[in-house]
Amino acid sequence: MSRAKLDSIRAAGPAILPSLLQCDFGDLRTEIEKLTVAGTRVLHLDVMDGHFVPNLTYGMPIVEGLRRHTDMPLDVHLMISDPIAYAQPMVDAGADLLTFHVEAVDDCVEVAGKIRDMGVGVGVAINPDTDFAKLDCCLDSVDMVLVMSVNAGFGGQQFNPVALDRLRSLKERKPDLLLEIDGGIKAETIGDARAAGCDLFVVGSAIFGQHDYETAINELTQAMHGSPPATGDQS
Ligand SMILES: O=C(CO)[C@H](O)[C@H](O)COP(=O)(O)O
Repeated sequence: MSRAKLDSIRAAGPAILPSLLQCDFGDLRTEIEKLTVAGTRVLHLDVMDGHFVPNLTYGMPIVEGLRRHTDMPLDVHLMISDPIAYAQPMVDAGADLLTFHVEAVDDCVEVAGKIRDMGVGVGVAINPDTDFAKLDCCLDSVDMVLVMSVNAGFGGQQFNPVALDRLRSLKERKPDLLLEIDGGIKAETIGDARAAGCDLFVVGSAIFGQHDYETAINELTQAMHGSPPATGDQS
């Protein structure tokens, strides 16, 4: 299942991934239905432990519940201090792609190898203030790099353009690596991220802050391909 889903993500080209951080957790089934109708192909799940980041979200029961309601690939962003402790339970719950933070581990090659051995795709994430060179040793061990354009932890933060230089550098050095960006992605920023080589765009506020998800995703898709936003109000 899971590595095949990774291949399908890669083959389908650039995608907008709604981030399940600011959705209506009281009606998740409806949220997933609305996102599916709006053309979502991959879901991004924000797992936070209240320790690695000062925010607490959800764990395996939500991943497992979502898995029962959708065949979409589940891209799980582990903002947690001990990713290996929860990696296998997340895979068992239905995750297809697991991303850990380079700041959270001592040996990212070892962690990436262990996750890959679980049969899923593996990504490594880096916060804007972290030394970019920290990624160097593990670029051959991962399927994806998640370049954070805000500090992990909360939605609705301002886009940090350091992410664009990082995307360009990664694209040049490792053209086959999947590149994902997360934080402050909206109509005004998504085009630059695409031009910098990004494949996967995690979006929270610019979808869940809007009444109509389909319109929001269509506008983001147009902006990703270089068309100016229709209304200018995506904030
Ligand atoms: O991982 C995250 C924060 O750590 C979220 O995915 C991110 O906040 C998306 O929200 P927004 O688009 O509002 O910035």
